[in-house]
Order: sequence, then C-alpha cells, then structure tokens
Amino acid sequence: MKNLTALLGLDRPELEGIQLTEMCLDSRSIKTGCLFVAIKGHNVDGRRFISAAIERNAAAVLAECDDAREHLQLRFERNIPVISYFNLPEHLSEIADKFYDSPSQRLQLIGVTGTNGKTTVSQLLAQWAQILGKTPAVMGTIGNGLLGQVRPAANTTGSAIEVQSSLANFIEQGADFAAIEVSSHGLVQKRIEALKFAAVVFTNLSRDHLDYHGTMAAYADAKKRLFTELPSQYQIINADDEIGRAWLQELPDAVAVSCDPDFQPQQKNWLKSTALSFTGHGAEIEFASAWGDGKLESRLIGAFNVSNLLLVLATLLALGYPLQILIRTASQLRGVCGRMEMITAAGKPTVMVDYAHTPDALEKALAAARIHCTGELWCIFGCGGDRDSGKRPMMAKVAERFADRIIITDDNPRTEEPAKIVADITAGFEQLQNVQIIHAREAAIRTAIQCAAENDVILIAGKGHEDYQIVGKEKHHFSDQETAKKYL
Ligand SMILES: CC(=O)N[C@H]1[C@@H](OP(=O)(O)OP(=O)(O)OC[C@H]2O[C@@H](n3ccc(=O)[nH]c3=O)[C@H](O)[C@@H]2O)O[C@H](CO)[C@@H](O)[C@@H]1O[C@H](C)C(=O)N[C@@H](C)C(=O)N[C@H](CCC(=O)O)C(=O)O
Ligand SMILES: Nc1ncnc2c1ncn2[C@@H]1O[C@H](COP(=O)(O)OP(=O)(O)OP(=O)(O)O)[C@@H](O)[C@H]1O
Ligand SMILES: N[C@H](CCC[C@H](N)C(=O)O)C(=O)O
Ligand SMILES: [Mg+2]
Repeated sequence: MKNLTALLGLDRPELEGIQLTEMCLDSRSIKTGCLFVAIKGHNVDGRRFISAAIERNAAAVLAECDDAREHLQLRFERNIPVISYFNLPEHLSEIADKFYDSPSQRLQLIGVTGTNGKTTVSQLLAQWAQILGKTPAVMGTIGNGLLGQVRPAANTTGSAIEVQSSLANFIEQGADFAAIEVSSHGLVQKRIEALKFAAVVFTNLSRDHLDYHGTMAAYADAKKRLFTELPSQYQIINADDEIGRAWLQELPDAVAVSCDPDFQPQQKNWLKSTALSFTGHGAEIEFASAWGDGKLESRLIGAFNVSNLLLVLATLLALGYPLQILIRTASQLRGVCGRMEMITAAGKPTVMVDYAHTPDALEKALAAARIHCTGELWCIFGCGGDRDSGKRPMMAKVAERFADRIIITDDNPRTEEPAKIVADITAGFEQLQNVQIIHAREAAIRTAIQCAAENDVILIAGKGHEDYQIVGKEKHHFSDQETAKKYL
C-alpha cells in the first residue's frame, strides 16, 4: 500500500498520485519518496525535524497533533503535504501494517514476553522451526533477521514501523515463520499493536525495568495486554510463575506449562515435565501433555532452560507440529550465545558467560552453574547505568547467597558514575570478605581466571552476547567471551 490517500483513507484530489517508498521515523535517514512520521517522543519532539525531512525529499509528512479537531488537517510546506494525525503513536502500527501489506498475516508469527527468557525462547522456536523445515526469522535483543543472519538492532522490540517493515523484508527473503521478543516497553509504547500473532508466550515476571514502569503491577499489566487485548490464536503461559498462574485463571483456553511433576492443569491444553535429570551437558526431560507423553534430550544448561524449552515445545505442539518429530530433534537445539555459554580449557577453571542482569536471572544462572561446579563458584557482575538502580543491592544479596567468591565490576555504566553503581550494589552485602571490587572488566575476568582453581566455575554475568561496553555515550568494543578465552 504505497499510495498516500489510500493508506490514510483520505479523499483529497490534490494528493492523488503521491506514491510513497518507505515510512520513516527519523529525519536523518529520510530518502526520496519517504513518508516522514513526526511524533513527540520521550527526549525530543520529532515535529521539529519536518523541514529537515522535506529538505531530504520526503514525499509527505504525517505529524502528530495534540488536538483531535486537527486530525487529518492538511497543510503544505514547500509543496509537500503535511497531514496532522491525532494519537499517531497509538495508530502507527496499524498504518505501517497497511503500508507493508499486513506481513504478520503472511507468515507464522510468535511473540514472546516476560522478564527473562525472551531471547532464549524466541531463538529456540526459530531453531526448531528450521529443523522442521520452516524458514524462520527472529527479532530481539541479539538482533533482527533470518536465523543465522541477524543484524544488531537498537531495541529488543523495534519501532512500530521497524517491526512491520522488518517482517515484510523477512518475507521477501523467503521467511514463513518469525519469533519476536515483545518487551514491556514495546507493549506500553504500542510498537506491536496491529500484529496478528499465531501464538504468544509468557515466560515469567520478576523485578526489572521498574525505572520505567514504576511498579510491578504496572509492569505486569503492560505484559498482560499481549494475552488479553491483542489478537493471538494460542496463548502459552508458564504456570510455575505466580503472575502466569493468575492469568491462567482468566484464560481457560490458554496452554499451561509447568516443570512441576505434581502440577494439576485446569486447562484442556497443558504440558508438564514428569521427571528431570541433569547431565554434564544438559538434561533429560520426561514430560506429559495434552498432545501425548515423551522424553527429550536437551543440550541446554540450567533448570531455567528446562522451563524455556517446555514453553517452546508446548507452543509448537499447539501450532500443530508433530510430537514425534519434536521429540526426535530436541537434542539438535543449541544454547543461545551469551546465555550460559560455557568456555573451557584443559587444566583451567570453567567459565560461563551469561546475560543475567536481574536478581531472578542471576539466581537461576548461579544455581545452574553450581550444578557444574565441584570447587568454588565465582561470580563476576556489575549493573548497567541509566537503568533500574533498585535491583542493584538485590543482585548483591543473590550473589552472596549463591556464590563463594564475588568480583564486582563495571557493566555498561552509561552516563552514571561507576563508583555510584558499585556503591549501590555493595550496599546489599552482609559482609565483604569474599567480595573484590575491580572496575576494569578485563582485569576482573583476568583476576578470577588466574586465582581460581581448575575445578572452580566462574560465572561472568550481565552482558552475555554484548560485544561492547557503553561508557558515557561511547560504545567501546568489549566481549566477555573473547576476554575469557584470552586468559584461558
Ligand atoms: C525511552 C524509549 O523507549 N525510547 C524509544 C523511542 O524513542 P523516542 O520516540 O522517545 O525518540 P526521541 O529520541 O524522543 O525522538 C523523538 C522522535 O524524533 C525523531 N528524530 C530525532 C532526532 C532527529 O534528528 N530527527 C528525528 O526525526 C526520532 O526518530 C523519534 O521518532 O522510540 C524509538 C524507536 O522505537 C526507540 O529506539 C527508543 O528506544 C530507546 C533507544 C531505548 O533505550 N529504549 C529502551 C528503554 C527500550 O525500549 N528497551 C526495551 C527493552 C530492553 C530489554 O529489557 O531488553 C526494548 O524493547 O529495547
Ligand atoms: N526462564 C527463565 N527464568 C529465569 N531466568 C532466566 C530464564 N531464561 C533465562 N534466564 C536468565 O536470564 C538471562 C536472560 O535470558 P534471555 O536473554 O533469554 O532473557 P530476555 O527476556 O531476552 O532478557 P532481556 O529482556 O534483557 O532481553 C539469561 O542469561 C539467564 O541468566
Ligand atoms: N538490553 C537491556 C539489558 C541490558 C543489560 C545490561 N548489560 C545493562 O546494560 O543494563 C536494556 O537495555 O535494558
Ligand atoms: Mg532479550
């Protein structure tokens, strides 16, 4: 849908014939023929850049207006139509859906939300779909693109335009399946409002992003919209999570998933593990479900990944993928980079790089690492700057409870003072004798590897796949994995 008047349902003869090439939110990336979308935003008012966009040959402008009476009013700036649009951010997903010909209805789209597990679940969905013969794409924290060809993106959930244009682009590249991470910010900012989901998945809700949502209730409500207000054929919910259990009471048709053998499903669609045994390289999972029973070989590390894997299995079963093939191919699934990524060297301690940056995730990651540790468990972590500071002492308490040796270091300080972040963290410790503070992340990793014994495990948490460190407004190259390999 590239015709301006058709796109907006405008009956304006003077605009007939205006063809649009792309929709664009940022004046700095306008190309000839673009529709520039000027919205107010959190930091700057996009409407200040209308002239700049016209300078760069925008074919038309859609400008957010604050007064309903101005809705669809038209003015010209240097012969370029500028159309006022009331509540534009809330409707951008729908307009982009029309512009890009409803891509979410032209492939099998799955949305994954929750505090932790989104990247893991969405990547595993795409991996399994590929094994089952689909051509999958992903959108999320690690990046957007066909599986195996993702490119880094600014957000876990992109803008209302980026989501639609990316899905349309994936389809042009042959994709028939897409698993996307739906962040709470994305939901609150209505970046995915017009998407039609084949399935939506809820992993868990614990403390994160309270700097943005304010309260856990607001945070929960943001995520709940995906299951109660937005269209999806199937809803798959983690019944081991308190919030998930509450939602299941209201969603009788949802699929309930649990790792608890004693779980008594109220739903007609359900899946639960009935026996679990951890091995050195993963787990053996026996399960029962509304689709039948079976046993999976998993190569993923950690109890929390059993929950992630079962959510993925239940989703694919709900979508009609055959149980026997899923069982037979489960062992081909690989962990996600930066999520419990194990790095070993002969005669050296085992290093695990993980993305855990919330109290709950750190606890789960340390518990998972402990299973592989016969010596001392080390934990190296910091906290991101310009993010929720309330979680910092909570992460210290988790580390103190579940690790033997702790090194506090810098994560992405951004515009905060590293010393302030460290002070917030250390305020959570009962005692400091097993705690070292080494701001330079490379030195922190080197120290742990040089001091740890061969049968120790060193968990490096918080950055996972990130190959950068943000100090101030600068992004420097830094990778936990590369640094660990260097000193191993
Ligand atoms: C606070 C927040 O969420 N901001 C998001 C929002 O930006 P905004 O609309 O507020 O942008 P702005 O900077 O105020 O600018 C307003 C408008 O002017 C335009 N502009 C600006 C400058 C210019 O020269 N020309 C121009 O046209 C901008 O393109 C924008 O449309 O919309 C942008 C497009 O969708 C997002 O990239 C941006 O995410 C920022 C980068 C961000 O850090 N967001 C975080 C909080 C976030 O969303 N995180 C979640 C979860 C992370 C996780 O836990 O994994 C995520 O989904 O990434
Ligand atoms: N189901 C889970 N429950 C608790 N913690 C988990 C779970 N799955 C993963 N984690 C932990 O959380 C970390 C982040 O996992 P993942 O990247 O999959 O989550 P995410 O929701 O995409 O995170 P983000 O919102 O930051 O993108 C992992 O490195 C692991 O430590
Ligand atoms: N992508 C998420 C998590 C970043 C994790 C941690 N490395 C940090 O910088 O806080 C965000 O932007 O909030
Ligand atoms: Mg993620």
